[in-house]
Amino acid sequence: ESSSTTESPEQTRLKDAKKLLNKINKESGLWNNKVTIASWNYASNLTKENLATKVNVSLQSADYVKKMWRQVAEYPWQNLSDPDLRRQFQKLSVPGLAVLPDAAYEEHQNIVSSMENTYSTAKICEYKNPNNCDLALEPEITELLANSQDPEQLKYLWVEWRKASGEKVKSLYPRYVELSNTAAQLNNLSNYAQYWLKDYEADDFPEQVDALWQQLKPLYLQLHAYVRRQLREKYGPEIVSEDGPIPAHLLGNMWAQEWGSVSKISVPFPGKQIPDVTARMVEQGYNATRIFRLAEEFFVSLNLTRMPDLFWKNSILEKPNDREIVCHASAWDFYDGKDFRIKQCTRVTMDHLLTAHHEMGHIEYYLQYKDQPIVYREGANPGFHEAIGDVMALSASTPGHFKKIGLLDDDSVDTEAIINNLYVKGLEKIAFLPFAYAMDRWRWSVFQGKIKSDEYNCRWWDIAEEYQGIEPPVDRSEEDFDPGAKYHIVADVEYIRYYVSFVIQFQFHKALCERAGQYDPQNPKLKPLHQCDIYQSKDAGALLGSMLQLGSSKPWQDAMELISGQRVMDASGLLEYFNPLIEWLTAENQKTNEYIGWKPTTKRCVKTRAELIKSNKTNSDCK
Ligand SMILES: CC(=O)N[C@@H](CC(=O)O)C(=O)NC[C@H](CC1(C(=O)N[C@@H](Cc2ccc(O)cc2)C(=O)O)CCCC1)C(=O)O
Ligand SMILES: [Zn+2]
Repeated sequence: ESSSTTESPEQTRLKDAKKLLNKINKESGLWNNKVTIASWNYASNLTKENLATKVNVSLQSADYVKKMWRQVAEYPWQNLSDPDLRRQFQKLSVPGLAVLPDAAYEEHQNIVSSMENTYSTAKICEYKNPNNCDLALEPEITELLANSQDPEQLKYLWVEWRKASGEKVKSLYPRYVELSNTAAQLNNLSNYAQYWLKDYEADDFPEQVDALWQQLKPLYLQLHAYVRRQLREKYGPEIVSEDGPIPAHLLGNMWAQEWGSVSKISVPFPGKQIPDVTARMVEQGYNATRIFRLAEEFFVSLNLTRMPDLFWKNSILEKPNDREIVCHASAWDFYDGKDFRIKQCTRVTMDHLLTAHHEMGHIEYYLQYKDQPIVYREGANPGFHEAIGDVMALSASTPGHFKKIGLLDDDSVDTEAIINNLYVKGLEKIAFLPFAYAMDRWRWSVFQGKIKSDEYNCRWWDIAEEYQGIEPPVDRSEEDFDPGAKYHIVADVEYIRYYVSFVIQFQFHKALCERAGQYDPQNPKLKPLHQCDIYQSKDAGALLGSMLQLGSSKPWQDAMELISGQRVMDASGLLEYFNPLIEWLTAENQKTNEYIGWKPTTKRCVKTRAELIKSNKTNSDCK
């Protein structure tokens, strides 16, 4: 139509650009809503029909995305004078897997759904009881692995889970890699690793990640040496060596990613309290809803947004007993500004109380950025999204806070209690770092073609040994596919986000504690960082909310600067939080003259199981 005389050509272009973006924003919001509903219906009722519907809807959505993508490609947006419009177009120009040709996209969807279904419905038989073969990962196998102290039973569970999950999807993975890389190339990125890394808006991001690891590794080595000693004392030197990697099945977690379950046999001062409030929660009749109401109350105390009524109506907070669902907890944004849900097979434990805070952190982020354009309804980077709930949990799980809500009587802060508390936290937060790094070190190499499909498993164990200092309980071969025993590998979910989160959540915690007036490095009269609780601080909530509202409308460095004053990820918050523990562990390991680090494993990883049987036979012959 005719433009008014006062309008300059550039103003006309900006107006046209905004009109196009508004149209795309409305359409993609509707399509995202349809796809999310179909995904939710499948994840909460794993039937063939729901899978077919999900694939069908995502194919229709992909048709729209391809059309939109072509429209954006033909539109001269690169030289628009408004940086925000350029940023929106830039994001629209890299739409992801949906630009694969329909057949390839459908194949990718079916492979990932099939791998995730195998994982979510995998069952194993009970140890020494082949009559009961109904053990699922959640809750049965998870609880057995956390509580058993029988090394043979632990080995059995560890091996059987991998047979029932990873091994079953081994043959699908190479094709998944190939299709993912094809999609990346259609998005003008060299491979799927680059496609994942684009969200961190830094060419040297892998180097930033490695620099943080170099800074944090010494802390991990001290924890590793201390835990190995405790496990050796428990299980004997035949099973746990003095200077080798730790056998992965003894660490209380299927993937050795968090070691909290070994706190009961290894806490530095056994007489002192360990802040495990599970028993009190059960005693006080906690149920799933009450756990989530407690988490919500924390966010509301900061003057952040409470869960909408629809959240309580639509969420699934307990494992249903009439159907198969994906029990791996998750938070969902339905992109209509109203419908936000959590699906969690909640158990009444401290771990699940913390998980509830984690999931609700996602919902709070969705709520805070719900008025942003669709392309900006993401975390500043994926690590930001993972950090929010954990930041709340850092305050909500202090002994002081547990006492405040009646879940702990003794919140004494003498040195020994502090070391115990930091030790339990360290088993969860410090042990996790090398696992998270290893997860995507392996996948980046796979997508970059540096790890071939005939060496997937042995290279996985090389990386696990290098970063985590763990070894499999039994020899492995390329007939196994141990990466496929972990949800995020089979569900096509990037993982370095969690490594980033576990560093920046302490950076955020420190900044919010300072803003809440709870902590000041210069003022020793205030509490140490690990005792800070930002509960009811409207100032901290306002600062956090202002960062969350940005979504991904600004580079994450701007969001980081807004909340912490820095433009980089910085491990000093984590090191400060754990400082008393680092000192104690270092002194303790010196006292016991512990070997820090690990020598190469004696466990083998070979091409075929036959090689293992043959060589084991020859060994037994020579015994
Ligand atoms: C629709 C959708 O998929 N939505 C996303 C959210 C979004 O992207 O908007 C989502 O819900 N993802 C699920 C995932 C679940 C959990 C997870 O997988 N955790 C990691 C690592 C870890 C461990 C301890 C910890 O304290 C924090 C993280 C693991 O278990 O290995 C399991 C319980 C905790 C978080 C999650 O919430 O991140
Ligand atoms: Zn998360």
